[in-house]
Amino acid sequence: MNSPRSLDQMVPVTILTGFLGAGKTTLLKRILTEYHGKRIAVIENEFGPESIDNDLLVQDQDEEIIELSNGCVCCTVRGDLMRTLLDLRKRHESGELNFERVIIETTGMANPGPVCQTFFMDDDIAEYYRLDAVVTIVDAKHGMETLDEQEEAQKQVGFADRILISKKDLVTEAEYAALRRRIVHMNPRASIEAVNFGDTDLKKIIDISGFNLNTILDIDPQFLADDHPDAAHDHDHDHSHCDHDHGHCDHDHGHDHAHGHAHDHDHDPATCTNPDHNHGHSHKPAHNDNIGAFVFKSDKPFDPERLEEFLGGVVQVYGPDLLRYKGILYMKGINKRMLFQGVHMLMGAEPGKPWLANEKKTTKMVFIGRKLPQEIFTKGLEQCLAK
Ligand SMILES: Nc1nc2c(ncn2[C@@H]2O[C@H](COP(=O)(O)OP(=O)(O)OP(=O)(O)O)[C@@H](O)[C@H]2O)c(=O)[nH]1
Repeated sequence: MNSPRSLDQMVPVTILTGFLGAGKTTLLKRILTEYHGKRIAVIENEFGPESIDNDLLVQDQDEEIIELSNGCVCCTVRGDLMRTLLDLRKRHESGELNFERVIIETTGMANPGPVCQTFFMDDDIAEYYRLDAVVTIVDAKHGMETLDEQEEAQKQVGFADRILISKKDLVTEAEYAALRRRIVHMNPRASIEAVNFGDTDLKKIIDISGFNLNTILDIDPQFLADDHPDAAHDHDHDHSHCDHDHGHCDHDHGHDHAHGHAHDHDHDPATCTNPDHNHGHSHKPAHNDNIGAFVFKSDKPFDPERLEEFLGGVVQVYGPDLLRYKGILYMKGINKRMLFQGVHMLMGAEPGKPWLANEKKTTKMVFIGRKLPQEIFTKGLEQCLAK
């Protein structure tokens, strides 16, 4: 293979997820039929005996639709995905195929985590493709129930860089608002908007740079403010009052749904005393969600060595449960902000813009994951602050 390409020469990849029937194909079909001047290779993954989506998608000379064999892209056909990406690379390099970007439509049951990791683990893939973002569609009509019952659906929300809510036409404003609130609680980092029968501008789902460290600066600083309506402090969840099992699950890559569900309903609102918790909506309590987020903020600088050691440790222990984490870090002795982000155990950091003389130096970190023990993280991070 040729030498590695620079970031802007790399082929951007969008992972499109959403639970069964959420509206992924509807959205893709719309995108592929509309003129946008972009050549897109679509990798389709269906979970079922027959391939139907392929026939539903309109194909013209601008799109290349590649179907992965049956099974789910996040587990059984992950090897297929790698082979397909490498094959696409070869055909792209030889000029046989002409495309500028790739969209992978996962099955409704897929956990986006392992799919994302594919882009960091194999060198020939990592140097050629740039994972742009995970875009997740949530069905307004069935979303609440699906999130209550399906751990994969929760992960799809937790991993998302952008969330589109479909089928708003089928619910009341109040139902839509409740779902939106719940999603914000689960993943305050992703922007959310409604999409009617897939009618969205391609720009809304591409070039999001969700995996680019620089976009950490896009974390809305207001979102971190205590008085922001969507503030993540609703998740300042005191685990000492909740009977969550904070040990991590090992079924990330599997589709044993019977096993997966065992973790869904073990939060007992009756024993949870956090006043920020809304246990009152008509569905099951929002905090039944295994996926949640919290923010760590400090105006004190981190001791770089201690922080590195701590993060290395928590990532080892909680990696399987850490879906996404990002932050802007204020480090002692470094005149630039450090940008930090990761997916599961894959963690990266790089220097960002220098701090300005009159700027208040501060750290903001967002952790999104499954049943993360916020106290352990918060206390550990506090101990990494320079004395
Ligand atoms: N009312 C309404 N229906 C929608 C909307 N978006 C999609 N649908 C319908 O929802 C159904 C499922 O949509 P699909 O696009 O096939 O969903 P999918 O996520 O690809 O489904 P799977 O491939 O089975 O996971 C179809 O009948 C769509 O027409 C919407 O905004 N409003």
